[in-house]
Amino acid sequence: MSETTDISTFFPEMTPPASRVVDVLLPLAVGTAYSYRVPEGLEVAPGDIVVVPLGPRNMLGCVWPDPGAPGERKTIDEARLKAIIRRYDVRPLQPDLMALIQWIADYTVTPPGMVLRLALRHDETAHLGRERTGVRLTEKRPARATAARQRVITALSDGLLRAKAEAAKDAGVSASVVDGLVDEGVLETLVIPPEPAAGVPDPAHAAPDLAPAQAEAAHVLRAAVSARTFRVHLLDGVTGSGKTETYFEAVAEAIRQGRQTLILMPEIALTQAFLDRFASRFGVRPAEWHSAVSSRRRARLFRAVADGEVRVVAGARSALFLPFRDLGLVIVDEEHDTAYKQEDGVHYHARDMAVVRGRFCNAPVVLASATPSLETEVNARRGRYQRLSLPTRFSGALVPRLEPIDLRREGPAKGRWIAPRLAEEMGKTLESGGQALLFLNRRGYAPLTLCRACGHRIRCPSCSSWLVEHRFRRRLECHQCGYAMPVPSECPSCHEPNSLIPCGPGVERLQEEVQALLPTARTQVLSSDLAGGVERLRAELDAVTQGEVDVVIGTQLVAKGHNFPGLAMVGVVDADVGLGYGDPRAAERTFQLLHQVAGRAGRAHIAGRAYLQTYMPEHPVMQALVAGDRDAFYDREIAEREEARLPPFARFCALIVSGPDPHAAQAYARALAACSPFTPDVRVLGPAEAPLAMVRGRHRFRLLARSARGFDLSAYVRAWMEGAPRAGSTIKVEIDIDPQSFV
Ligand SMILES: Nc1ncnc2c1ncn2[C@@H]1O[C@H](COP(=O)(O)OP(=O)(O)OP(=O)(O)O)[C@@H](O)[C@H]1O
Ligand SMILES: [Zn+2]
Repeated sequence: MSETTDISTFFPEMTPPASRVVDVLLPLAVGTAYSYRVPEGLEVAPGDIVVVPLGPRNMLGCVWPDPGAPGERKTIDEARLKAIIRRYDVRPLQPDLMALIQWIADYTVTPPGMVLRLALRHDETAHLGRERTGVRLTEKRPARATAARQRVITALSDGLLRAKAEAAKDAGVSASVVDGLVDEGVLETLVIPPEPAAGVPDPAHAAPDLAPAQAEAAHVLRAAVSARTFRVHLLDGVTGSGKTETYFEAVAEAIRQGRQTLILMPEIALTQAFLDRFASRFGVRPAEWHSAVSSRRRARLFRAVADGEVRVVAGARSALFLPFRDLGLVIVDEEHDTAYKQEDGVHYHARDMAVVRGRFCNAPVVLASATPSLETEVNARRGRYQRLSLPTRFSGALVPRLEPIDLRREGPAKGRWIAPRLAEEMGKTLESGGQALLFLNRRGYAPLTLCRACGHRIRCPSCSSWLVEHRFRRRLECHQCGYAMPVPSECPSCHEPNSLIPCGPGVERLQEEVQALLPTARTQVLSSDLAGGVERLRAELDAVTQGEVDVVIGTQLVAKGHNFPGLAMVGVVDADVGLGYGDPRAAERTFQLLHQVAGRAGRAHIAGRAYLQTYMPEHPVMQALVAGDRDAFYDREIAEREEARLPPFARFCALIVSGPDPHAAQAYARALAACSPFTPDVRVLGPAEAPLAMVRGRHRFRLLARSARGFDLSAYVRAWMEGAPRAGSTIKVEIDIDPQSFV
């Protein structure tokens, strides 16, 4: 992204055109906005949300600024255009949001309508125009008073406004009785005033005493908020250093200035504890925005954010597209988290786009992490981002070092996964009243099921992945496509009965082993697929915080930002799991994940310890973790990336060509490669079979385009796609700029 871009480069004219024709961008996968006629008596301007006819149906869209040269319009025959039906009564999208949508569309090589769709999602907008009405008793009495009618009058005699269904229910009558009374004027209908979308946070509610390093960082952030200028700050604090309390001071300043704040979080299961912490600092919870919030509530928030009524939103990456009236601060918590990258539809990285949004609205951006992404670390080292360091834990405790357990020398017996030393340490931890956490990034019981008789391995019928046994649900499941089948009683290949055996551990199997080792311990598995969904997950996380669980067995979900005060010990069961797939980001991911997991231990008043079971203790990632030497890891990784011309020292774009027929998909991928425009700045690699060669019955081939850092790879790919031969209808091309995952 170039430093000089600003809104005016996209939208030279933000004034409404004199013509009675406007462009309306629809939330569809089309390349451009459509022209519509503005009917007599309606005034619309760019940013307005309108309803327009499209084919047989009506659709919501956004009046879009016209980037074309003035006068071009004259060629359009106005009379033949369809007219806008009406304008929605919500505040128009602001220029900075429209600029963001256009920018992301250009950058990710996606039609702008697809990006608009992230801002105008159907399930919210379905509720946008709706007002809730209720009924209330008037002075008038019915001409004909039946018993049912009398019950309604009695039930509503308090004079309060109720929804119609509620009135009928309270009186024990059908809705038609209520309707009859409305028709006669005995009841009047009124709009039910909406409840406030969120409370007003009080910046002075409970200001904490900050540690000196926190105070210093908070000072810089407060100044940045009041300066109202774009700047990116890396809040680089060790795990447990109190990054949250520190950036809350920036939030407090934004509230004082009357401006809005967006806080992005990687994991919605995390938000509960966060909302409570926010409430103890500011007196009320912030507005919460993610897919588990009801669509009615989201519609309400959409409006309230646009009106400026909601001051602080904490949410998942889609909150980036909310129509803030006056955004004054953007925070990305755990900025290194992979969940920020959307891997389908529009392939955008929410952390990077948060930076773009901050720039478009002249607001400071805070990226917080104990293990910054390599991209961010390089930006901080170059001085493009300002680093604010919190070098110690708030509690004064030391960040635990990871102690290696060499599985080649002191591994567990065959068929077991917990080494004797780790088992012993867990026992000691529990005896002294602490909690232990075992980390294994594998859901289910066993990652592979094998026939003892013929060696057959059970794989998904439509993906190139093994089926994972979930013993609790008694099923084999595909983690790619969700396919599930009961565990068969005989081998599907040789039909030998009772011959199937689980291979390797998942968290469920580990729980069994812990129960055998420590029969009195209260154990809990925590993974994203926990039966009972987010609600259950939140309850279990709470139980852990309250000390109601002795041993937590968790996947990567437990590595993210949790603050479990009683947790004294962490054991990483298989530290090697993420390494060695030829993924250029494998070392970075492993380092971040394991460092974060270890960081869950010893956060309050007990000392923390962490162990790492590995077959390769000499691996540089393990060495850096064991030495607690973060800089050594970054130094080495940065040098290697630079040497190998990998991001952030080069840019990549992955093109995934997929189709039901492998030959057709491969042939098209080859044709695409052959027509890539020649320039010495770009190298196109492939096509090669993607590491995940088949997903949902589609065979996948991957092309990678690589360029130097400063090169506009998006423009290159766009030109390439425009000149590409037409693909058959079954073939799909996905464009993934700055790919995070190389599968
Ligand atoms: N100034 C403060 N006053 C009181 N308590 C604080 C203060 N700063 C931090 N804490 C407490 O210290 C603990 C750790 O803080 P926090 O969870 O913000 O750390 P973090 O830097 O976000 O760590 P991680 O990167 O592991 O998520 C929390 O219990 C928090 O409430
Ligand atoms: Zn599958």
